[in-house]
Amino acid sequence: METDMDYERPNVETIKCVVVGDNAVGKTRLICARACNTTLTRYQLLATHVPTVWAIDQYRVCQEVLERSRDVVDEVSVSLRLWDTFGDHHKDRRFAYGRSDVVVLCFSIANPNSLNHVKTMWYQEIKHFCPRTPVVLVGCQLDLRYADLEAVNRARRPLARPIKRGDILPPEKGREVAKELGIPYYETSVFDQFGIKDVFDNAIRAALISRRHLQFWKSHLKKVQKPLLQAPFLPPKAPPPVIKIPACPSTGTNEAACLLDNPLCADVLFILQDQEPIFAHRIYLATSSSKFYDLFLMECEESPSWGEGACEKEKQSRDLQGRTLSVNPEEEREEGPPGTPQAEQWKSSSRSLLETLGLEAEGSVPETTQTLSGWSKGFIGMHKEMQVNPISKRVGPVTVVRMDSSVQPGPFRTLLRFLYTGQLDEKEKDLVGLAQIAEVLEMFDLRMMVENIMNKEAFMNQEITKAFHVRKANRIKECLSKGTFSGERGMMQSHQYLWLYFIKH
Ligand SMILES: Nc1nc2c(ncn2[C@@H]2O[C@H](COP(=O)(O)OP(=O)(O)OP(=O)(O)O)[C@@H](O)[C@H]2O)c(=O)[nH]1
Repeated sequence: METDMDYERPNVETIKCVVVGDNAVGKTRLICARACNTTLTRYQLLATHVPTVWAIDQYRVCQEVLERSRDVVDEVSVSLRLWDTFGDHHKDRRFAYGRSDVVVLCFSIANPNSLNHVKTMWYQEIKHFCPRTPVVLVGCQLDLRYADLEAVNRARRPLARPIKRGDILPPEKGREVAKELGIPYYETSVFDQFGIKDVFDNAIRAALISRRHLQFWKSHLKKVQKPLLQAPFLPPKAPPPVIKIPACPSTGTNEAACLLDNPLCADVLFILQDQEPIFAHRIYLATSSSKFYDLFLMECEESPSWGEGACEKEKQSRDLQGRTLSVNPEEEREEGPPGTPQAEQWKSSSRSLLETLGLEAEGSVPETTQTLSGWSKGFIGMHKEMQVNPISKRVGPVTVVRMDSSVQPGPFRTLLRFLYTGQLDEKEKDLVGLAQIAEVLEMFDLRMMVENIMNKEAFMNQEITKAFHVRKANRIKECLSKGTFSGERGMMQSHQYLWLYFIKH
């Protein structure tokens, strides 16, 4: 046990600081934060309140507490002795007040009554028992001003009165009362470890100044300042905003496949059987199949002239974009060929817009058409057109690829789905048609998958799918590093999907 020598040490000012205030405003926690350096989690803080008084004996029995009582304020060595008290109004605290050097008067910023009692009860009691002792007003539990009160109430003891938002006092309320009483004002949070040093350093200052008046011969007190103003509390940073990336409309298959059914940012339009439109994304096709890679590369190389004229038309069409939104697909539906509702909508809205713009109408052969029949089986030709995207309603350049009559819409859709996902459904009905089209378009991995299913060896397709993704990832890397297919605006859009794919795989 340590003998408390501070009272006898020369030039060490021992200061008795009495802490008072209503029940449960946070007196004991504040004292412990200074005397014992206890840091508690919010849960510990909220879940435990035992009406207690921190024993002054701690300075005698605990070496650490004694050491922490020592401090230097304005070049004066001090030993701060904190006295905890009961919050019940009717309790007799005269023993605590006796020979006090400063009183720290606490209320809770989440309990307006505790602030009312500062004026109506506490200040009067202090002035009654120790009229000349300086007083410091402290608003405790400052963190509750910024806390999620619902969570706080849930964590509090079951019988504790819930804290309402309307209970929370702004700093001005505390300052007003302090001003009225002519005493300094501070705010603290044990949870945020804020203001604890401010309160006790300035309580020490108040005590030392009062002592200097009485003991004017103590020259080492001459540098003591009046209690200082407290720097404002900086509320904790708001949590970063939750950024929600809009989900791709899901059709039950994976996200890549659903892009086929909802052709957002599509930049390729296949025309099958002279009438059936199917929309797709060049970057998906080019990175999953050498055939399409060559096709679109050829387009880039052979029609650089598309750039200027198209850009001009694109500009015009962007000016007219507002109009596209008012296009009613229902009005023209009966004119169009049968197809998916998306396709119908795309066709009718595109046609009326293109007419308005005086651009190439569907069906007419544009000047820039590239003939593909000599290049590969299955293809007729390819050209560029401005089209309205049925999902985004934006106008943009689209590569229209006409396929010959050997390409049937059903198997072709399945083939495209494979190019987007690398997968083939074992229950696919038209395996023969799919095998034919895979053969025609030289998609040999797809051809192999079909054969595996026919031979009841579909389990082997997993390996093909894996290899497909590796190949695709490599091609994506290559395209990104060389900037292949990224020169035009429409292509840039489809690159967004490429990134999505890349991140996923
Ligand atoms: N959120 C928050 N809660 C606090 C803070 N300080 C104290 N509390 C909580 O307030 C309640 C009362 O704290 P005490 O320090 O025991 O209050 P007291 O004024 O000593 O109470 P009595 O002993 O009854 O007079 C406890 O549940 C503490 O956890 C604080 O800074 N922030």
